[in-house]
Amino acid sequence: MPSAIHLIFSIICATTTPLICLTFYYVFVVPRFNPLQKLAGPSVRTLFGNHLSFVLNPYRSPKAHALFVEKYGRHVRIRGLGPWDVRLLPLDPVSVAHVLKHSTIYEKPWQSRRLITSLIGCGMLAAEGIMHKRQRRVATPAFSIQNLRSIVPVVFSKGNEFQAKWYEILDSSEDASKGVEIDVCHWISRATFDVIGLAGFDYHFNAIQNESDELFHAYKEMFEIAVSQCDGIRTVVGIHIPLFNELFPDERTKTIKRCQGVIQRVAGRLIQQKKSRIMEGEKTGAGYSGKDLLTLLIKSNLATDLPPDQRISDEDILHNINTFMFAGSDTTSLALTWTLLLLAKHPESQHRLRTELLEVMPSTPVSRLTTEEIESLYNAVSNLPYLNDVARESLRLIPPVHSSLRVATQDDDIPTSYPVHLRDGTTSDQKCIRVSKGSFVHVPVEAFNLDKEMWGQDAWDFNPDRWVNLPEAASALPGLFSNLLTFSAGPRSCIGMRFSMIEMKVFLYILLTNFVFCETKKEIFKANVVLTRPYVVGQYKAGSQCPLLVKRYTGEDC
Ligand code: HEM
Repeated sequence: MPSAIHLIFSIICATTTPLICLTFYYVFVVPRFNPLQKLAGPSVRTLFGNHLSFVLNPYRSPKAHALFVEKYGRHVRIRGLGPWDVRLLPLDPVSVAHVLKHSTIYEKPWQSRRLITSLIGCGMLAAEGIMHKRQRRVATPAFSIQNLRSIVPVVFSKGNEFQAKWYEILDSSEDASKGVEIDVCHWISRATFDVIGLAGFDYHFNAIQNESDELFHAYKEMFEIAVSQCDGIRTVVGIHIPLFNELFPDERTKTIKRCQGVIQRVAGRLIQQKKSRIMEGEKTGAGYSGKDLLTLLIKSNLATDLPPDQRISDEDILHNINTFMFAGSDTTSLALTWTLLLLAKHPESQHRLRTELLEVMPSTPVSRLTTEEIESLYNAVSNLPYLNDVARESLRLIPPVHSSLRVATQDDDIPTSYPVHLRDGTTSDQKCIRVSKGSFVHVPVEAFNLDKEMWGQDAWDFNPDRWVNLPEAASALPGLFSNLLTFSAGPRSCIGMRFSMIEMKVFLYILLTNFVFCETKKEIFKANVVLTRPYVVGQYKAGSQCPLLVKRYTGEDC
C-alpha cells in the first residue's frame, strides 16, 4: 500500500512540477525581461495588483492620465491583469498613431476577438489579417458618402416616428408643461435599433412602437448579456477552453445560444431572400434597387471585377450584419444620449443650437416633405456650424468607446515625439521604444481627447466654441474624425463613422426643434461597461439610464 501511495505521489509530482515551473517562468521570469519594464510607471502594492481601474474607469481616468504624464512622461508602463501582463500606455500622439496605423503588427488580442466571435461571429470587428482585409474591402462601398445619402430619408422617417411617440407620452401626462421624466438612453437606443435595422438590412424592428419583435429581442438580449456583470473566472475559462461552455452551459451560455438560433434563422433567411432578389434582378436585367447596407454588401461581393478569392461567404455576411448591429446601435445611441445630457446641463448651448436649427426648418412638416426636399433639408442641417461643433465637442468629451487594446505580433520600435522617462529616473535619448512580441498596448481614446496640453486648460469642460479656433497642438493630432480618437484611426478605424454622424445630426435636429431637455434632480455618472454608459448615482444595479425632463418646445426654453 505505501508503495502505491508513493507511486501516485510521484506521478502527481512529476506532472505538476513542470506545470508549476512553467507557470512561474511565464508569470514572474519572462515579464522581468520585457523591455517595457525599463519605462517609468506607477508601482503596484500587491503581487497581483493592477492599474486597470486607473485607465478604464472614466470616473478616475482623466485625473489618472494627467498625473501619469506629470510623473512618468507620455510612455507609461502599467500592469494589466497580473504580473505577467506588462502594458504600454502611450500618451504621445506619434506613438499612438504608429500603433493604430500598423494594424498588422498591433492586432486585437485573441482573447477579446474570441469573446466577440462567440457572440456575433467573426465579422469585421473580430477578424484579423487576410480575413479582415477581405471583409473590409467588400463592405467599404456600402459606407461611401454616395451610398449613405440614401439612408437620410430613413433616418428622418424614424426621427418623425420617434417625435410622434414622445408627443404621445407627453400628451398622456397630467402636467406635461413642467416636463416629463424620460429615460432618454432607453428611448434613443430603441430608435437607433430601428434605424440600423432598416438602413442595415431593410428590416422593421418597430422598436419605437413596441419591443416585441423576435429578432429585436434576440439581439437586445444577447448584447445585454454581453455587457452584464458575469462570473469573471467562468468567462476566462470559457475564453481559453471554449469546449467548457459547450459541456457545462450556464444560463448565460444557454441564452446566447438561443438568441443566436433566432438570429441565424431570421437574419439568415433575410440574407438568402435578398441574395436571390439581387441575382434575379441581374438575370432579368431589371436590377435590384435596395439601398440598405446588406444589399450593397451582397452586390459588392458579387461584383464581376472582384476576384473569387476576395469574396466572402454567406456566413461572413451574417457575421457582419451582426457586427453592424453590435457596433452601430449602442455607440450612436450613447453619443446622442450624452449630447442631450450635455445640452441639458448647458441650457445656453441648447438654446443657441435650437435657434440655429429652427432657422433651416421648412414651413412644411418633415413628414410631408418629398425625398428631394428631405435631402435638401439634410444638406442644410449637416452644414450648420454650431451643430457641427456641438456634435464634435460631445464626441470629444465623452467618447462612447473609452479605450481599446492591441497586442504586438512581433518585436517593434514605436517612434516617440516626447522624452521617454525610465524607471531608474533617467530619460532616454532614443526616439523610440522597444516593444517585444506579445506585449499589450493600451490605446487611450478618452485620454487622447481630454489631454489639456493639446486641447487647452478647459479640455475637460463642454465648450463647443473651442472648434472655432483649435489650439495648434490639437489640430495636428491624428484621428479619423476631427483630430479625435473617438472613431479610432488607421485601417481598423470605424467604418460606420459617416453613418453615425448622419444619424446624430438628423436626430438632434428633430429632437431639439420639438423638445426642450432639462436635468432632473438625479445625478448621472459615467461607467465603462464595454462602452461608456450613463447610470444614476445610487442606482447602478438598475442598469444604464439617463433620465431627463422633456418638454414640448413651444417657443420657450428651460
Ligand atoms: C458614435 C458612434 C460610433 C462610435 C463612437 C464608434 C467607434 C468605433 C471605434 C473606436 C472603433 C474601433 C474599435 C477598436 O479599435 O477596438 C470602431 C470600429 C468599428 N465600428 Fe464604429 N463607432 C460608431 C458607430 C458605428 C456604426 C453606426 C457602425 C455601423 C453601422 C459601426 C461599425 C464599426 C465596425 C464594423 C468597426 C470595426 C472596423 C474594423 O475593425 O475594420 N460603428 N467604431
